[in-house]
Amino acid sequence: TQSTRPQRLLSAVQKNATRGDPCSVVKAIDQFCRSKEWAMNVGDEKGCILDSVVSEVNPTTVLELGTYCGYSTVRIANLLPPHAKLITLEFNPDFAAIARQVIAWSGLEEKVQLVEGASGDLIPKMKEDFGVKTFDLVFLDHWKDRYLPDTKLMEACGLLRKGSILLADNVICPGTPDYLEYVRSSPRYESQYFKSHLEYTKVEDGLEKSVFLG
Ligand SMILES: C[C@H](C[C@H]1O[C@@H](n2cnc3c(N)ncnc32)[C@H](O)[C@@H]1O)NC(=O)c1cc(-c2ccc(F)cc2)cc(O)c1O
Ligand SMILES: [Mg+2]
Repeated sequence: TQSTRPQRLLSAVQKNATRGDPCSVVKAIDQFCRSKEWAMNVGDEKGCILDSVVSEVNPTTVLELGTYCGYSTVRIANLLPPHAKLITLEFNPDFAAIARQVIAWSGLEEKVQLVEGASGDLIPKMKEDFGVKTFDLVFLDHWKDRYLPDTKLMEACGLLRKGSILLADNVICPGTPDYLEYVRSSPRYESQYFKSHLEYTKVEDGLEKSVFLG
């Protein structure tokens, strides 16, 4: 039977990256996506902006919405201090299965909890089932029309505290107009746009960083 793109991406990691070396896993995926097949990872250019925000926030608890193959999961987890935790939510079981193997190859499984399911169902369970108080950083990279409802859901569930950072991918391409409008006009957020490009292309895209003011 035909392999899927995520399966081919995982094979490229297992072939070209060193077990236990997160940087080599990230490089192998970027090389695969540039030279073989485009895939919807945040990529190397926006990935550097992600890295700088993660390093600046130095979070203890991180939530990622939309794991896909685990590329940004590995980038974020690689920068976390000891005992910090990254919870990543993935709706598609096939993608989740690939991501688990990519995360394992990088050797970062101790810092990552991948949960299969829809963000809308799982966010209300974060406190009770996952022992989370609040998130220091949230990386939004799932269905683009879920960014706004899930942000409002996180507010309602008390998962954001004064100073929590929301970092959203794809705010230009594919675009998240309702989310952008909300975080840029709400008095409860201070927002900043980091202009970049759609992964592995010259198309404009960017990340929106929003601080929750409480
Ligand atoms: C949405 C996907 C990423 C993943 O998110 C999971 N997911 C979804 N909804 C939920 C949920 N509600 N809860 C948990 N997981 C969830 C899914 O299964 C995918 O694995 N990302 C994208 O579609 C995406 C697309 C593009 C893109 C840009 C230009 C083009 F011409 C074509 C595609 C670029 C990007 O950078 C993306 O990130
Ligand atoms: Mg994305």
